[in-house]
Amino acid sequence: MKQYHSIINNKKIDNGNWLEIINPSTNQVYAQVSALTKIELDEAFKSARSAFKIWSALNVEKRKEILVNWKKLILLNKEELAQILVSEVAKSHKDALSEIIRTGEYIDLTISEFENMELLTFDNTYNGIQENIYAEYHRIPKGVGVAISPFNYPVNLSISKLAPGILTGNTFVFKPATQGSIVGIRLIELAIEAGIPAGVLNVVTGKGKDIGDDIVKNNEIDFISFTGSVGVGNRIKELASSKDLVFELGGKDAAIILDDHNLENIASDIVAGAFSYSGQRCTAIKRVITTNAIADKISPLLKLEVEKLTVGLPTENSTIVPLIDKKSADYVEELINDAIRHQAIALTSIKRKENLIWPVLLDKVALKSKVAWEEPFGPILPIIRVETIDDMIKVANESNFGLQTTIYSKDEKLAYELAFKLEVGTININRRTQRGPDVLPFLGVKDSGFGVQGIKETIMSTTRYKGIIRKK
Ligand SMILES: NC(=O)C1=CN([C@@H]2O[C@H](COP(=O)(O)OP(=O)(O)OC[C@H]3O[C@@H](n4cnc5c(N)ncnc54)[C@H](OP(=O)(O)O)[C@@H]3O)[C@@H](O)[C@H]2O)C=CC1
Ligand SMILES: O=C(O)[C@H](O)COP(=O)(O)O
Repeated sequence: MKQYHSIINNKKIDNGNWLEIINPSTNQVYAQVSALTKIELDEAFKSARSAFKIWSALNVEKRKEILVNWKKLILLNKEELAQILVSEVAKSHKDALSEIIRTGEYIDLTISEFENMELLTFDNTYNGIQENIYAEYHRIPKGVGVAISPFNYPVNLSISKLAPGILTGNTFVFKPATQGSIVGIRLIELAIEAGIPAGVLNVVTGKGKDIGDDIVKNNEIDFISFTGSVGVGNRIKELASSKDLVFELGGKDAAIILDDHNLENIASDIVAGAFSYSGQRCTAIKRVITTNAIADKISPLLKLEVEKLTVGLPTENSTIVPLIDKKSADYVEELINDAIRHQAIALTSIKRKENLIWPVLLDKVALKSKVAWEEPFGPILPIIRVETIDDMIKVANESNFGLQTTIYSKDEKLAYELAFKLEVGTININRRTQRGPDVLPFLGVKDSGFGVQGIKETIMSTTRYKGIIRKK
């Protein structure tokens, strides 16, 4: 059995405790990763704290050079990393590769955004300043960060926290999702190969429910960046020693269809948005809200598109792949059954084999069914029928989540006006919900999170101002 070690202070940890990583496609043990205890976790924070002094003082050009080397090594090893994603999180091989390539681009963009950031300056000609002074405000690193990432984008959502943070001079204790730990460890091994000094990036593994509290309660923490579920986010908020938090949580992104223009294209866009990686994306379209008349027209088109989806193994590059674990598949099945009990009509066949759930399109979903409100993180798309455009906005806003919404309409002016009525971080007009392009700010409101991710925003959230003012 292959074993992967947590890394603290650039050293492999072997405390004799191991955690099994299950391949979601086979439900068999695939490998083992270290299962750390509080002793090692405290050690990781100590290392990050002492490395901070040296790393933050290092010339930024040197930090940039190491980041570029890291990117090159990630891309050079993309095939191996993709194979790990296939086995560890059942991501299709092609999606795994594109996640890794996107991550390389993310690092490039991080460097260029950082280079383009201007020093904030004021002088006596500035409005409101009467004294004869010159003031400059630098961005300096906050210190020791905790990065906690989810299973669904284990490469991209880890690097998007770590790369801007280390470029600006911070150090990290990085906790990848258990399913996602192997690739997390490999990323840090590659960082070491790229020249990262000891203690700058420490990867700690173990079940979140066992080690999470000890991580977030540690007193060395200056800031936390977390992506994951609302429940875990709430716990971290309650326990964390630092209240400097950026949270990206769940979503219940709606596709609102205002009129019957271009429905064939809309159907294909919605299905791509809802079902890629079996719907295991925070930005997946998780409900369609429209009128009866439009629903009558679009539901057969959606059905046709859903029936084209390939279902199978990640090694076969299927779009619909086994869900991350049996518990997640059970939950999706429960949501389907509950919707049917509430008179929803399944337009596609309902089928399951272990963690693999065939894509399900549910029409006439009642508002009292769970799937109208809860996040399945699986391949189900509910169609909710309402009477008017006002009803569409009302139902969309009744969700506890507020990540993204998409409005499809030939009337872009109306869509633009409605965008301001929707309680979400981002509205897409005539394009499916999605995080990219990565240079854009990415944020959720309500239960979908707080703080903003994105390249520039992560540079900002991992740094603070330091002002220097002198008399002229
Ligand atoms: N808005 C956004 O940007 C995104 C949101 N998400 C959301 O993430 C969820 C799916 O990801 P999933 O990985 O299942 O989410 P989880 O919330 O289960 O886990 C996220 C991370 O938190 C860790 N964790 C678990 N318990 C604790 C704890 N008590 N203290 C500290 N850390 C803990 C997990 O470790 P372990 O795996 O060991 O339990 C994992 O690393 C969905 O709700 C999805 O919407 C996902 C991607 C993007
Ligand atoms: O974790 C997620 O679900 C991602 O942040 C979504 O990214 P995508 O919209 O680019 O797939």
